[in-house]
Amino acid sequence: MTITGELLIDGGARPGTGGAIHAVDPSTGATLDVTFGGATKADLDEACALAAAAFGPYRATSPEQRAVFLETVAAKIEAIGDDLIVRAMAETGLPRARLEGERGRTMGQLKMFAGVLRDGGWLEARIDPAQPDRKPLPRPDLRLRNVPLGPVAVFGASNFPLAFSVAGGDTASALAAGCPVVVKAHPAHPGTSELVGRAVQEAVKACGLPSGVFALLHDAGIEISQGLVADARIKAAGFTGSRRAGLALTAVAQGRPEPIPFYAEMSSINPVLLLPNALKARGAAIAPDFVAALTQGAGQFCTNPGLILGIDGPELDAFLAATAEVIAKAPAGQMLTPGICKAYTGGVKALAETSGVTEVAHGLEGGHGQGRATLFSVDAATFLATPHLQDEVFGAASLVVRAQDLAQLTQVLAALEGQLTIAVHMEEADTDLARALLPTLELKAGRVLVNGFGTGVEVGHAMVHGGPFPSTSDSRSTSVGSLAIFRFLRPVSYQNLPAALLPVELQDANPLGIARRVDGKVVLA
Ligand SMILES: NC(=O)c1ccc[n+]([C@@H]2O[C@H](COP(=O)([O-])OP(=O)(O)OC[C@H]3O[C@@H](n4cnc5c(N)ncnc54)[C@H](O)[C@@H]3O)[C@@H](O)[C@H]2O)c1
Ligand SMILES: O=CCCC(=O)C(=O)O
Repeated sequence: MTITGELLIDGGARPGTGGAIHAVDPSTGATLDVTFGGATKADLDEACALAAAAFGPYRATSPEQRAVFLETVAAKIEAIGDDLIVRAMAETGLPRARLEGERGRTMGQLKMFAGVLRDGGWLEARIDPAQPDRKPLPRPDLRLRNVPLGPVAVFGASNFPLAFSVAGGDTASALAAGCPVVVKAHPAHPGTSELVGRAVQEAVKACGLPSGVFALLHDAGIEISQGLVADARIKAAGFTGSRRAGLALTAVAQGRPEPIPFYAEMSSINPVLLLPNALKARGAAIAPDFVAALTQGAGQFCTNPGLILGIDGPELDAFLAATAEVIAKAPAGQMLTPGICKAYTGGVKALAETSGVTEVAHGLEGGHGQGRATLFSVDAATFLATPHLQDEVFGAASLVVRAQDLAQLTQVLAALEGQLTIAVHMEEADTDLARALLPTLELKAGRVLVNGFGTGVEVGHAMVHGGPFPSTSDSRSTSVGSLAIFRFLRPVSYQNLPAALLPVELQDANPLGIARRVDGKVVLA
């Protein structure tokens, strides 16, 4: 498949004339081939108009038709073959194995949503049959199902160029819900975006869907990005990236005459809590696993363990000494873009220069555009008094907070911002303490895990990849897993509709054979 640098609109491709974008090989700084043209306001307008026109026919497709469409997207992505991996490697500096795994995860997500569509649970069909004789008042016939919100804007993330990008979780869940999608490609991997975008376009065509179901835009600045979220025809958006951009776009979404849901996944430092008995029993043994999680993908994971909490003493010292030894041998990792590398170096410098923060260890010096792992420590009182120590440093940096005692550790937990994950390392003897802390932890994070690290998100039905602010802009949802579909749906009640008007999911005969809640009880098909 050839990369042309064009915008993908209306089932075809056209050059963008709104400024030029070039991909850069982050390992050399060299500009890669193909100039990508940014969209103009006219392109944006057309993509949104087509998405709005496609919404009616697209949402009228059956769940089975959309399931086949998602499976076709997965097959078309696979059919791109090695060109996709090679281009993604060049644009992101990520290694082949990681990208091949991510491609599998992307295809798996699409297929998972196909399964979700066939199962019908996403409709949340409910029927409260009429009770005409109920006293003192008769009950009307009430039936409920979910319907899609409308066209959705998706912003591809730099750090997962496949699984969180053009056909990633946001796009898959929106398309599953019945929403057309307009993607704003991440400028760091425009070629990867185009290849995947063309695969989605081919699937749209192969499945006989309206061309406006999918569009891919590049933006040479931020005007088109902001214009996309501001466009009245866009009814929701998904985003993964920085807190700064996430908040800027959330403000656009909320400042519209018709505000819309804006699902931004932004920043999280994913605290790791080392409980006393775990530290005593195996503090040193935790070190290599921690460093592996810290340095995976040069630390460029939103689930990266950026904060370690423990009670000061010889056990914590032993953990630090073991960790320092492993970190000292850790090779530097390739950062995704020169900008992200610069931001990481700046973040590490800011930590190093913060009064009361000491560097415990750093990894090996790296080459062009690489970041080396760095571990810092600070006492809990300083941490509590220095709010910027909770800022995400995107990369392989982590801060160990030494609490004087359990009371201070609890104080630190209570002061934490919202997180995607909190990991607890514990032994059986820590169970009572862990039980006491759990109510705090579950209010702070979308996922609480034991004896592991948050990196490596499982794509499944019980996954939450979300959490309270600032980890996301809306803690009620997830961007990974089947629950993500609910971000792009809303419930509608149908009261006293004649049978001839009822949506198929709510008809008495249940022709789709789906599970429904009838008079409060789940009735399996
Ligand atoms: N927590 C995470 O998962 C995560 C992931 C990627 C990046 N980041 C953070 O973001 C930093 C920059 O990386 P990035 O380029 O991937 O993210 P970014 O937030 O700068 O960009 C994400 C998307 O938003 C757009 N954008 C940026 N600023 C905008 C604005 N003001 N208005 C409208 N659109 C805007 C960009 O063009 C891009 O498409 C990193 O150094 C890191 O701190 C965090
Ligand atoms: O960077 C954000 C997503 C992290 C993730 O999906 C993972 O850790 O697998």
